[in-house]
Amino acid sequence: MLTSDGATQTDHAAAVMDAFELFRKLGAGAKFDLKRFGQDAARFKVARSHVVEESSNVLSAIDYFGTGVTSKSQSSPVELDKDDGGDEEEEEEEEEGSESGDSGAGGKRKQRDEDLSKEKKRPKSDQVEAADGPLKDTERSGITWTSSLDRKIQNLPGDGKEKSSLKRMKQLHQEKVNRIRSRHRINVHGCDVPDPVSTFEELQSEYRLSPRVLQTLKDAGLTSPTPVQMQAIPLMMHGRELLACAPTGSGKTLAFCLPLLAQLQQPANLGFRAVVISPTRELANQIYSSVLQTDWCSSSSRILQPST
Ligand SMILES: Nc1ncnc2c1ncn2[C@@H]1O[C@H](COP(=O)(O)OP(=O)(O)OP(=O)(O)O)[C@@H](O)[C@H]1O
Repeated sequence: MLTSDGATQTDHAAAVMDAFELFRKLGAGAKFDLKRFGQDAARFKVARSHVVEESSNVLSAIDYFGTGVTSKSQSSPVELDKDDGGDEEEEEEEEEGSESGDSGAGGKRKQRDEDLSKEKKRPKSDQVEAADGPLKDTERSGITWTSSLDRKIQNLPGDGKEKSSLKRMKQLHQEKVNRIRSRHRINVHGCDVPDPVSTFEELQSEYRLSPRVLQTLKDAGLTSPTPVQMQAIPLMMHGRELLACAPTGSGKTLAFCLPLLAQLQQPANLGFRAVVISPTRELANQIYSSVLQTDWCSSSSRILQPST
């Protein structure tokens, strides 16, 4: 860097390039009013079309088939404001199998959106499989698609009319779910979060929770789930990973113990089948007494202490 002027200039140019690149990346999620700030967008290369044009120039200069004809002369002009288009435009592009969405920051975002919507669409055929073997689906996509209403819509053989009325139903259902969540101050982050349950009985109808477990809950005086249980239990019944945060005494222990014990079903002489790790002995004791409260498998629960 200090050896010659040429090297210093090169470094300076590289630093300026880096700054431009950094700015472009930082602005990746932002939406610019390209009509109003067109000049600025062009200067900082945030306009996707510019990047697309650049890369397509490079690619189009290649004579892939050795015919002497490059695709440069054939390529159609790139639209400037694709990102500003509405959902319909995006859907159309998806149907056409767009090839232009893979360059530039906006392109990456769009590509991600497309991937996501394709992922969502894929279970249309996988839903039946999901009902038969949810683990296989999880292994493949990392997510088990959970919404039962989605499954109904996707499996429906009927015409577009029926599907659109079901879509409307789904929308109403989502509004209802949102109301429940906001009433109980449940905030969720993540993909395809299953609906919260308002009663323990719903766990029986939706997740085939054993009637014996329900009876045990009733006997223990637990009549309805607490907010953290309303959302955490369905998630865990789907075998999803969960990070829950709720005030002390809000029923977090049962929120993870119930699905865990429900999945174990009944005591079996198979060694350790589930491990709950807690940071303190006191908390381990608290969890243990909660498990004892749900006494359908208390006899097989143990507290293990680390050897020091
Ligand atoms: N659905 C419910 N209805 C009524 N009581 C409940 C319900 N769920 C749990 N409880 C009771 O609430 C009390 C506190 O629950 P719990 O210890 O699970 O809270 P926690 O959120 O885990 O607390 P901490 O943050 O201190 O660990 C327990 O006595 C438990 O039996």
